[in-house]
Amino acid sequence: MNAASLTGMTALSIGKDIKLTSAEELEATLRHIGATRYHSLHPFHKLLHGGKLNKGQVQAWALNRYYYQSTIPIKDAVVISRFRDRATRVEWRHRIEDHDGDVGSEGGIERWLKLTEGLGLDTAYVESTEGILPATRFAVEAYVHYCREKSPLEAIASSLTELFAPNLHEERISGMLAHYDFVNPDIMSYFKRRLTQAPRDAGFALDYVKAHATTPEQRAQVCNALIFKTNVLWVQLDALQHAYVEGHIPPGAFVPKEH
Ligand SMILES: O=C(O)c1cc(C(=O)O)c2c(n1)C(=O)C(=O)c1cc(C(=O)O)[nH]c1-2
Repeated sequence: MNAASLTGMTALSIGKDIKLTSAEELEATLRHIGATRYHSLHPFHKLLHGGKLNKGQVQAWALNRYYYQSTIPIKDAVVISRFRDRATRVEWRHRIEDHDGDVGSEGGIERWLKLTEGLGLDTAYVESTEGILPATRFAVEAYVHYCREKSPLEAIASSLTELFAPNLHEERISGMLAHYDFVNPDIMSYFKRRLTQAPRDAGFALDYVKAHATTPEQRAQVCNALIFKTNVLWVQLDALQHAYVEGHIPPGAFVPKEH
């Protein structure tokens, strides 16, 4: 397989003419999808990490992303519910703890709330999710539905965007600390923690799909799950860009006080 054979890839899926005949070809295609479609390439991220947004726009991003973060453990509970196989459930369940925490130990959602609080947002308002963009809600819900309705293999494959997250998190930590005086290392602790969590999770998911997608059809399904997920992430940033950079805030959505 080479780059030319990937021309059968549309915005929504790879075509039937792409036949991946080995686990290595599958991995190469997944990495190509990440390199060309991951939301690290989105213009909103370039603005965020390059210090080009004002505080209100950064608040809008963190507020909306809270909905994604707080839905991830619900999504992961759905993924677990798809498996009769105990070993897979046991492997997957630490993801829920990573986000929800445990009695007496902080999880990712609390660390995300440190970020929104540090940015000056009221925690009850953030948790209510009242101010998020409709597109954020639709995209995130689509991810949960996908994991419920598609095959267990596709449910696992849809998490593979995490393969590409650590580089983005590194860029975010250094970019935001360098450019915004309202950001400090303490409120960025969520991302620091993900730098060790995400590679473990992504490694498991990648090994899983390489071992369990044994036909060209299944390998195409895995690729299409990743494409679907890159779209889930991309449209959330499209919506932020439209509302808070271009100034078309939909009725009822968060209106920043600080510019
Ligand atoms: O900041 C990001 O760009 C980013 C992206 C992703 C991703 O690629 O899905 C995740 C996260 N962060 C993240 O923090 C996280 O916990 C996470 C879980 C998952 C997943 O699909 O199960 N993706 C992501």
